[in-house]
Amino acid sequence: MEIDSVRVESSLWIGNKRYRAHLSGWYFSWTEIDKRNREKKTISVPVSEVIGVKEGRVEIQPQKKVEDTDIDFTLFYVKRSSKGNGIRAPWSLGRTQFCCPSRAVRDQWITQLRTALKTHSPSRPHRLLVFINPFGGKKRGKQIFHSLVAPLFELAGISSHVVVTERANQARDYILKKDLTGFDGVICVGGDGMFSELLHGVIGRTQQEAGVSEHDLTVMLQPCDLHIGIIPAGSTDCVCFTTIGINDPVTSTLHIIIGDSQPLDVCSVHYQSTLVRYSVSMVGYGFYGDVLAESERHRWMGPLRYDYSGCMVYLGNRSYPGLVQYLPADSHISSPRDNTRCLSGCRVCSESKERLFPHFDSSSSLYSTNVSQYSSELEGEWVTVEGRFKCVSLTCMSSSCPRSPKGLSPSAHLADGTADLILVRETNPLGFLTYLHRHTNTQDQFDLPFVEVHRVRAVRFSLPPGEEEEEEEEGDREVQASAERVLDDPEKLCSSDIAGHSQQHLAGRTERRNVTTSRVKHRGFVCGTCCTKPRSISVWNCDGEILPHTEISCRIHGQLVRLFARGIEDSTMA
Ligand SMILES: CCCCCCCCCCCCC/C=C/[C@@H](O)[C@H](COP(=O)(O)O)NC(=O)CCCCCCCCCCCCCCC
Ligand SMILES: Nc1ncnc2c1ncn2[C@@H]1O[C@H](COP(=O)(O)OP(=O)(O)O)[C@@H](O)[C@H]1O
Ligand SMILES: [Ca+2]
Repeated sequence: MEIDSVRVESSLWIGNKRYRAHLSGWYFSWTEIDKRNREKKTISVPVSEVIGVKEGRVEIQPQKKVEDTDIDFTLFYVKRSSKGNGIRAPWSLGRTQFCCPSRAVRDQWITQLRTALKTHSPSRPHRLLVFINPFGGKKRGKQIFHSLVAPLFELAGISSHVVVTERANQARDYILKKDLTGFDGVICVGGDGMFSELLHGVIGRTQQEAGVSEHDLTVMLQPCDLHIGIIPAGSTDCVCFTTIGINDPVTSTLHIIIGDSQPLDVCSVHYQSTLVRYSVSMVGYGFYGDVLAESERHRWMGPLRYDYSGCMVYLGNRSYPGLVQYLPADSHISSPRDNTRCLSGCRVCSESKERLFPHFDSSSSLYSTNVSQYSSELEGEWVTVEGRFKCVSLTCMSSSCPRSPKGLSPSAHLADGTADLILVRETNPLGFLTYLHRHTNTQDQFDLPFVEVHRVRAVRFSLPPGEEEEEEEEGDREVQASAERVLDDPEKLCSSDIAGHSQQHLAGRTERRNVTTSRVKHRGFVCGTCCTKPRSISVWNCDGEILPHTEISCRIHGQLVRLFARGIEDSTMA
């Protein structure tokens, strides 16, 4: 075996074939040598994609098997599979068993490879805090973790503390309150709702520690260091799909192990002077709000509840009045209709970092918030749009999912500090179906006369007073009476105990408490079961949660959190 400071080289065998293996700089490669000493095909693995190096002949799939020999070692690494159908190719675990001429050579290879791993892949996590939602998606969270994820973590030498949740918000509260010393990241096994718990925990904890008020819409929030990882086991898996390119638990696990890091924009949603929630995928009013409210009543259907509710709400053919104000982003940098896609190493996102953090000190990796406590992000000229809408959606990223592989806004960026605001005005049912259907094919969903899209930094939504006057003229006493009863006690109005149902009424109640009585009278709230008149307000769907307010303000915080991901790898690389 030859070892110099930059290169390690020796002959090795795989089965009965001889190879010349070398480790130089960032790569470990092996080239087959035929009987006449000619070089044949070379396989190269970047050190950053090595998962583990083990003594002996080791297998971990379908189950663990170790043959403890003196002269063998097994290399595990990221293997790119053939391309998936229309989506990026999944990653799997590659494995090669090498046989060395002697034990000394074998031990040297193991030492050299492990040293290279430490040197060339320094940002890998060592200890992780894992939350499993046993009830998410098809209820396979625990099984997915124990059969697919845990063996890979063990192989990579990652230790994990696992919490199987027993109630909603347990993961969020744990992150907000417990000692997190020693953890390099937090992982959720679940869907977008579970991710959202981690997001709120991590952002909240970071602001607490930095002494920053989350409620202040104008403040510059402290970016979060603790990385978040997502093992998809939910219904929509939108955040995972958009940041990795596929919802595959093994692919996600491998990205976590190699310590990939993808910054992500976050939208904070406020009601008056309080923070309501954070969102990374979709804040949607009208159609998507109604679909979510309806789907809560059909949770037992699992992921199918969205399709069923989607059809029901589509058939309801509602539209809602609204006043939307937005602060446009710089149109010279990018546009939602420029036909680009945000892929791994995206130039727009990397160039945004300097703009978003002008005081970032790269030598100490510190964000100096005391230089600019208050952000200039809310300065600029607001644009107002008023009308009746089928839906109003705001998304910080493309929000793609298996149902819609290119997403709500295909050219949106993960980490550019902006979101796309999509306004779909009232139209006929066929027009709206065309809009929805275009999410599933290659046609441009924005190329329709009733759709507009804007790249924005902030948005405000309110109910136009004019519209409410009109409703008043209709003089709907029945709706008025229901609204007043809801104000007194939402439970009295509906005998049904279904969570989403009363939640919807509750949403109406909270809102009414905050508006003038003249408005109160004219907001008929209809649940479809016990109320009879159509309502003129919808609800907001914020990453799969119904918001308790209608008139909200949203602001985008560029690159606020980091995920164990790298964006979507261009499939031509696979
Ligand atoms: C005609 C086919 C139409 C397909 C339209 C697909 C639009 C997809 C846009 C997806 C945006 C997803 C944004 C992410 C939201 C999630 O955070 C959130 C929570 O997810 P979780 O339960 O995993 O925790 N998910 C959601 O709110 C679900 C929204 C799903 C909307 C799907 C609507 C399906 C519509 C089907 C309409 C069919 C009309 C047929 C008429 C005969
Ligand atoms: N043990 C639990 N019991 C009930 N709800 C839970 C539990 N753990 C998490 N949740 C909540 O369940 C909701 C849905 O979970 P999620 O994993 O996103 O699945 P899905 O994609 O199917 O909606 C989340 O909002 C989360 O807060
Ligand atoms: Ca963005």
